Amino acid sequence: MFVRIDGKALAARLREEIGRQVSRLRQHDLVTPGLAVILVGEDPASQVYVRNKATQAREAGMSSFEYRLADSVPQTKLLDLIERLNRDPEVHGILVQLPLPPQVEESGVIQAIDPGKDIDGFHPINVGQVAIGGPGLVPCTPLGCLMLLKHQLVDLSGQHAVVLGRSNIVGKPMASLLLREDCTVTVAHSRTRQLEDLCRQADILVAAVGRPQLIKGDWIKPGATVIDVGINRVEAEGRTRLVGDVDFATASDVAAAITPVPGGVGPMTIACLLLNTLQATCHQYDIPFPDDIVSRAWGDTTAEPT
Ligand SMILES: Nc1nc2c(c(=O)[nH]1)N[C@@H](CN(C=O)c1ccc(C(=O)N[C@@H](CCC(=O)O)C(=O)O)cc1)CN2
Repeated sequence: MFVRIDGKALAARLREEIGRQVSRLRQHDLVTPGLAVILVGEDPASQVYVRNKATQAREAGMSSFEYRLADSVPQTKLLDLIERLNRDPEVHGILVQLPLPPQVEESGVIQAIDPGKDIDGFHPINVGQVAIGGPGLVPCTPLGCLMLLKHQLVDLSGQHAVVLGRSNIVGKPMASLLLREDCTVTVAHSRTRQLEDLCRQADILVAAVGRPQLIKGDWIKPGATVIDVGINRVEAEGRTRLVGDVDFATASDVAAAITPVPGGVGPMTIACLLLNTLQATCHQYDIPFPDDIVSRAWGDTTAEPT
């Protein structure tokens, strides 16, 4: 039976549970988790994501601090702000929305964030921890993908996972997380040969290439689980529509389960950001972090059949 993996509903339940944990911290006068979001420039999609992050942080009972800087901001000014936030005791998580304008060097900005407050999990220390299977903050999109996969499949061990895309924020950390789960992992990219044949060997296919509806039904192994990370805006009949990297209509005839776009991985990215903020706060205050928070949020329910 085909399953449309409802990331929107699962993310809402996870945010509710995070909210319960935040109110527990506040009731005991321990701490109110604080999230600082920095937006440079006026990219319309980034503005929406930043607004949603701030709104959902407040809805979960966190403090939200937003900083909007001009597109032309010099790198030094951005680094000064990060340095101030690193020292601010009210701020437990910091993120700089990507992409950044060309005059700002992304890696220098990421490395300026205190690794303990790096709730995006992009700092080399957190990247290294994820790669060696150690503790640390895990990038939100791959973390959300893994949660959706575990909700769908329960045991990932021994499955052949093909990750399409090798970006630092999705493809590479996704591969590390799947290896941790004992998957056999293949990372494919624009230079990979016989891409279609490779995809057809995947029990788990994670598509993060940013190419609208590239992956058709006949690229997919029957019964595979497909996670679509793509968020592509396409023009159709005079309107802008959001589509993934997977052609949902043809893929749903073959796959056992797929995340839709919108309503799949995207909402999980922001829920995981709040989870990382809670985790970073607990760590900074030496408060035990409730590791079972996802199972508490989702209970024993299995994915809804369509
Ligand atoms: N600092 C960061 N920058 C960026 C990240 C990130 O994790 N950290 N990821 C993406 C953008 N992103 C979060 O920032 C993000 C993208 C999409 C969604 C989402 O909920 N998408 C909805 C559709 C929303 C729409 O209409 O556009 C969905 O898929 O249902 C959330 C967060 C790049 N930058």
